[in-house]
Amino acid sequence: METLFEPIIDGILTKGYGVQDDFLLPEEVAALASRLHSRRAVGQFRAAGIGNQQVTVESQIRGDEILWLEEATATPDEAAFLQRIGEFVDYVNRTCYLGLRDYEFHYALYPPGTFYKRHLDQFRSDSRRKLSVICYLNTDWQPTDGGQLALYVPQPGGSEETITISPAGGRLVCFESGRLEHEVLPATRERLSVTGWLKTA
Ligand SMILES: O=C(O)CCC(=O)C(=O)O
Ligand SMILES: [Fe+2]
Repeated sequence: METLFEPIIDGILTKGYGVQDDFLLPEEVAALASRLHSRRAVGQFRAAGIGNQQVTVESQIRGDEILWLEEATATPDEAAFLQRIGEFVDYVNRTCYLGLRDYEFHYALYPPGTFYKRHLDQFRSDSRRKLSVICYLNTDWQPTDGGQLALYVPQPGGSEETITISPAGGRLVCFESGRLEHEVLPATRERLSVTGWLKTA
């Protein structure tokens, strides 16, 4: 596992974000995607909101539907995912002294044409979110499908570099929640992920 985790942290420290392909195996991606679909089919998903105090649904800002994962109701494949995240948290705490204590994750489904405009993941009123983690659950994603994650990486001297990352199944992206602005571009097909935050107490 360490071999999966180290390049992620290395990427964050050297360029502001980490990307790790095959964080999840194809069979794990398929199991979580199928679980996502079955949970959505029974009405467990909700339109995602904005803010953490008065949450409002703003489809001009974000168009995804989400479901929070809970340890208590997790299926074995979901529990295995959360356990892998827990191991990543332990690794980060051993190597970076961020003092992570907790994590929260939700499934996200972006229907075709939906997006999430440029934003920062930290709430003004709550700075416990330290690292943002996104893991994609899409099979055979093509460049023409769109749906890239755009990262706006500040450069020395004040300029900014835009990095675009395709939401390929099994790929994990991680960055500092309070630092890196980012955006989800619209896709021509359904776009699936499990997204979360590693938090301090
Ligand atoms: O799905 C992605 O690539 C990013 C999602 C995101 O920015 C968020 O949920 O805050
Ligand atoms: Fe975000």
